Amino acid sequence: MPRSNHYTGVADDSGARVVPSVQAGVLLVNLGTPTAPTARAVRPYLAEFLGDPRVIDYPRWLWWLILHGVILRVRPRRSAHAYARIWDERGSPLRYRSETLAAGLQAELDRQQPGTLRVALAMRYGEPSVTHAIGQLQRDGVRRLLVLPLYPQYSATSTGSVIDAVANAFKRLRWPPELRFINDYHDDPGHIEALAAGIERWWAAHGRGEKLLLSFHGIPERYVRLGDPYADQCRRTAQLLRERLQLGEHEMVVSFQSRVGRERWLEPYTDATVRRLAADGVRTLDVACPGFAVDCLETLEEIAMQNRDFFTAAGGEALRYIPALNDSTDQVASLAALVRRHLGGWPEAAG
Ligand SMILES: C=CC1=C(C)c2cc3[nH]c(cc4nc(cc5[nH]c(cc1n2)c(C)c5CCC(=O)O)C(CCC(=O)O)=C4C)c(C)c3C=C
Ligand SMILES: [Fe+2]
Ligand SMILES: [Fe+2]
Repeated sequence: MPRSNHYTGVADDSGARVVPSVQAGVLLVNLGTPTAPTARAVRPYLAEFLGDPRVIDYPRWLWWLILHGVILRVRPRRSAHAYARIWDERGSPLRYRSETLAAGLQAELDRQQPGTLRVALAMRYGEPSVTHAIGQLQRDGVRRLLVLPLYPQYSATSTGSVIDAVANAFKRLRWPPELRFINDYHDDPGHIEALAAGIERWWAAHGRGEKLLLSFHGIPERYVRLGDPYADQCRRTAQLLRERLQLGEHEMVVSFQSRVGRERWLEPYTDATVRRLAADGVRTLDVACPGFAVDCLETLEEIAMQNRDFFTAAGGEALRYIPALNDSTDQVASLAALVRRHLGGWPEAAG
């Protein structure tokens, strides 16, 4: 049995160095999710998430007092209630759908070129941590690492925070692997094609609503003014998708969801938009969320339940949520092509 540790690399039982067949690793990173839909399990998850200065950049001591003194006394119970609505026998959708996507990507890369690329999954908050996953890849013999955060659009609050986590993990390694990072894939033609094909397939099965709303996760508007490219990348994804679907300007609407706190976030807000569309006479509204690689609380509860209720309460008949790409062959194929392209120049790129 080969044995290894972070510092010595890989050795066999006689101490001789062995060259493992797997040399490159692909680390998928998603946000993370609580371990159970209970206030007790949600609290440490929110503490880690909302304590990240990339997510909330207020002065540390002031924010620590507000977070621990106020927010973590109230929000865990509310969030747990929302999580309970989407939790099923497999657990948190974000977790198990990220896992099946990672398994699908591994199978596809193996099919193209057996045994040369190792896919692992990490969560930015909670488990398995980025540090744990990188340590495991290194023990498996990985000497070149490609990191792919499952966020098509770059934001300092999401992708930037994954960069921090990888940097922190590398600080603990005596001999870190060579590193590459996919910062975003918001305009990748394969990704746009996968999104369009997913929406078209859903329309073929369910018919087409009167309008298509694309809802992206929001961030504070101030972050964009400070240089975060997120809003531009969301709008670019939306424009490319509209062109590919051959929709007129008025057939598609873009909005931003999930505002937290008192600051202005990116507008228009999704909840106000669905109410306005209902008031304007739209009866069937289709909603897709191209910023989420897999379905999670934000799509299954906030869009498909909360915003559906806002829409019908305002006079609409049906808000129909079009699922994320999840582990579909379209998404697996587009991510596999993206990975292959970013491996360019490494021996594992062939295949
Ligand atoms: C308060 C600040 C927040 C910022 C900024 C933010 C940006 C951001 N988030 C995602 C993706 C996801 N967020 C999810 C849940 C979630 N997000 C926030 C807050 C901010 N997000 C909170 C407090 C929560 C927890 C739930 C709640 O209490 O409302 C999730 C879902 C996780 C799951 O378990 O299913 C995702 C995914 C992105 C992409 C992003 C910036 C672009
Ligand atoms: Fe979020
Ligand atoms: Fe939300």
